[in-house]
Amino acid sequence: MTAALKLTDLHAYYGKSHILQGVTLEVGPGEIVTLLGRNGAGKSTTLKTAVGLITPRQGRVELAGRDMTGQPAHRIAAAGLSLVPEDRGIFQLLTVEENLRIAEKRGSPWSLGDIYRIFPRLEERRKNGGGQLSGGEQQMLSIARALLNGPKVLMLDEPVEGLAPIIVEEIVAQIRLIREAGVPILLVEQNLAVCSQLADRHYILELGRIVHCASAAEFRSDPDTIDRYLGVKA
Ligand SMILES: Nc1ncnc2c1ncn2[C@@H]1O[C@H](COP(=O)(O)OP(=O)(O)OP(=O)(O)O)[C@@H](O)[C@H]1O
Repeated sequence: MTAALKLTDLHAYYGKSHILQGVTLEVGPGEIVTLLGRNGAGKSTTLKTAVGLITPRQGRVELAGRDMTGQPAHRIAAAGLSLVPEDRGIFQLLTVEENLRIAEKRGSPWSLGDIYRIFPRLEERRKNGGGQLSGGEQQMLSIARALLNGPKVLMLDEPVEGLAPIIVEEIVAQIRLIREAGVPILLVEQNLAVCSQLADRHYILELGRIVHCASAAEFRSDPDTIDRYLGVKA
């Protein structure tokens, strides 16, 4: 079966620093896959390279079988690879609903009604300014904006970082609903409990290379590997 997203032997640099040293991973249709690794391993760089914000020196990016390597970021976004970055990128001075309206796209299977069903808080807050939202609500708004684009694959960079446990639970449930709607997800997240609750498979990145790949069950039953690569007791 054709992967929803396939990265093959990606190499990327910041200046002379060789950050990605051959990243190979794939996300299957309907899957949630995590990309784990210590700080500085290259997780965010992998996501940025996949969406064309960084041009890879070598390797290949395929979206649903279509070669997107070297395409500019706007083309890759239009083809359906959406990144929700760590810094959230919402318009602070627009209301929630305005933020959503400008993200709507003709031909997208996602309507504002679909979004409000997954994120009822956004409907409650629809007349509030983006800048008045809590951190969790901003995160929801930014995921919602990416969905309206009708992504073939959604990439989330640390969606629950710094959020209160009760909001984390809400966002975990929302990510599940998004997957149930058929959107495959590549998740970068430091919160291992969240990763274990959501993911079908896990990749571990170390110094710009994938050093381990495991199914959810293998991962849970192998705390030594988790400790070795991530330095945490699972
Ligand atoms: N704009 C940049 N210019 C130069 N080096 C950078 C830049 N952004 C990141 N780096 C370096 O690239 C490496 C990988 O960074 P990246 O942000 O991809 O790691 P990460 O795994 O996402 O870590 P974190 O969890 O800390 O965000 C790090 O050594 C980082 O210092």
